[in-house]
Amino acid sequence: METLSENACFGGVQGVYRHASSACQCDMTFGLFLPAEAKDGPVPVLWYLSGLTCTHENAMTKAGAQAWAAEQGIAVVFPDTSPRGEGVADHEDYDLGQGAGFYVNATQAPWAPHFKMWDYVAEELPGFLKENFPIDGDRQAITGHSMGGHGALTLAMNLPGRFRSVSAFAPISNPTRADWGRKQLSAYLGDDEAAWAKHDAALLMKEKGFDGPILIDTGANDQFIDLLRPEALASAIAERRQQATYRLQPGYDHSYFFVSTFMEDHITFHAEALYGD
Ligand SMILES: N[C@@H](CCC(=O)N[C@@H](CSC=O)C(=O)NCC(=O)O)C(=O)O
Repeated sequence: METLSENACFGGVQGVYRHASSACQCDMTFGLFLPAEAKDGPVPVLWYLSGLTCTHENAMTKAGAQAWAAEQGIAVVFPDTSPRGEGVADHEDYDLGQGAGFYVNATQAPWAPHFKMWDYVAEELPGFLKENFPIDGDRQAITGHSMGGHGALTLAMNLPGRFRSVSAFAPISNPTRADWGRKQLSAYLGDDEAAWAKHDAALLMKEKGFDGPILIDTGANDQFIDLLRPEALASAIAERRQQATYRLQPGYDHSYFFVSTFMEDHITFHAEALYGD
């Protein structure tokens, strides 16, 4: 592992690290905020999965998570959104290829050799963090924005028992029925839509739900709201009678001004689950 930077931040440390990923077959960079409490032993961790076009850096510098995480004594990890590098496939569109891994394991050419973001976030990075940092693997929660909200919800529902709580900011909610989804799922997973279902939060909600609390915020003025399809997830939540708070925030768009506005609520929400019994 290479330490790219470490900065004092709200009494803790905001670090950026690079390591060789066997899942993605390339070097991967991630951000990790450790609160002051991490000096004394393992702390709970909140995963923050970012959206299209992001690296580990966007949320780390724009979401305002560290102040609230420091208050709660929680670590926050900011993974990258895709494999990267010269030998890694890419596409001219901003929503496919590097910066747009969609948190799936690609099976199709030219993506399959490197685009294994599901394995990276679900398996490899958690193991790597546990080995190298004071992280309590029994107290994990997950959140994310847009494509990252999709990743957070699908990981939480597919890995029962892993996360105590899940939240999302403007998540892509029904990707099998929207252009933010169909394009990427067909490119990465192929045309058999049966393989897409485990990556659709609204379908997963109908099929299995989540054994814990959920908080979702979406801006009512989100410029991408038709691509996000919040109504599909909200109706699946209602149908299932899932424990959840789903808020449409008047006036807010899709930007990090929206994310940072509600970050305190989300971290407080996760802290209750992480410090509960
Ligand atoms: N390039 C497009 C849209 C890019 C965009 O808005 N990306 C969002 C996530 S969208 C869903 O996953 C984002 O987080 N951008 C990074 C940031 O720092 O704001 C366009 O420009 O319209």
